[in-house]
Amino acid sequence: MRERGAAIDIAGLTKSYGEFRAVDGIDLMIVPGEVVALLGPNGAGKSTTVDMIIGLAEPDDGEVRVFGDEPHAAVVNGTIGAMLQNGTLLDDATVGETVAMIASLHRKPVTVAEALRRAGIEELADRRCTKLSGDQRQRVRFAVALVVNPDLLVLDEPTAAMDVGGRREFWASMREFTATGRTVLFATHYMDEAEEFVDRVILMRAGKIVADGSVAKVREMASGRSINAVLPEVPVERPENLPGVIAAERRADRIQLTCTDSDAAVRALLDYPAVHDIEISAAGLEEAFLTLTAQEAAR
Ligand SMILES: Nc1ncnc2c1ncn2[C@@H]1O[C@H](COP(=O)(O)OP(=O)(O)OP(=O)(O)O)[C@@H](O)[C@H]1O
Repeated sequence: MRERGAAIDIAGLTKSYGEFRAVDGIDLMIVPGEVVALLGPNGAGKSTTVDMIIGLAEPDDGEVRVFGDEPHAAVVNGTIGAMLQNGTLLDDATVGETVAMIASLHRKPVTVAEALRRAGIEELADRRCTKLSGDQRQRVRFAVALVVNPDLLVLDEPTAAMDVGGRREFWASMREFTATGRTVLFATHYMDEAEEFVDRVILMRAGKIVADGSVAKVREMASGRSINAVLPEVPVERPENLPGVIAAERRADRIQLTCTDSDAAVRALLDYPAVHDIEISAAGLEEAFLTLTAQEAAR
């Protein structure tokens, strides 16, 4: 059943390039007012997911709704403002003309001056797009996304071309936008951006969502261990309530537990005589997190 009033509602979303499944059956609901980071290493499927949310790519399977609409309709009616990593700008136009042109295509835009102010680039209004630095081009893309006055802002690696100062200013502008209760989803490689800014982190790896929650919860899941065991008579009522366990999944006779304290969880499991074939492994998330942390350190 579709959730009424969801800002983004995604069910079974799948997209392959040839044989390669870039997005592999994602379900996701984001409510109005949430600020969410889509985090993951290179190739995790973040951009492909974002492209399907903003109607730039067609899913092979599954559905996306944005405030109840198809993505394309949501873009056309100005519900979505999107900022793409490499969105092209019109080289012959000035920044002001570029933003004005996008505004003219929408029904409820803010003024060009207001969009430039919010993006922190008022002084660039008369500059030709060919004369912009990488950092400035990103901010113009941000102004283009803001001028449509969207309820949902979707950003793919918004700060990729920015230096430290540029990133700080960018997030300050963004805080102003979210303070008005609007919804933001942005893809990033950078843990620290997620940490400072968001209510919720969705961690993707290999086309799947592997963790979803507050930054603290996702960190905890990433550093934990998982337990896989056979429990034929399913005697554990709610395995996620076992000590040291934060999430549980059951498939036929097997249970998979994500743990913050695997020792405590194993001790509790051994109270159940039917349990056998207990395996403990480093949680799969660890690798994804290590990759992200390494990228952070390399910046
Ligand atoms: N047009 C395409 N044709 C073939 N493969 C593609 C195409 N676009 C993306 N892919 C592949 O799909 C996978 C997911 O890519 P995607 O860009 O969605 O990941 P990502 O998480 O955004 O990564 P990045 O952070 O590097 O942008 C990658 O392995 C990528 O090489």
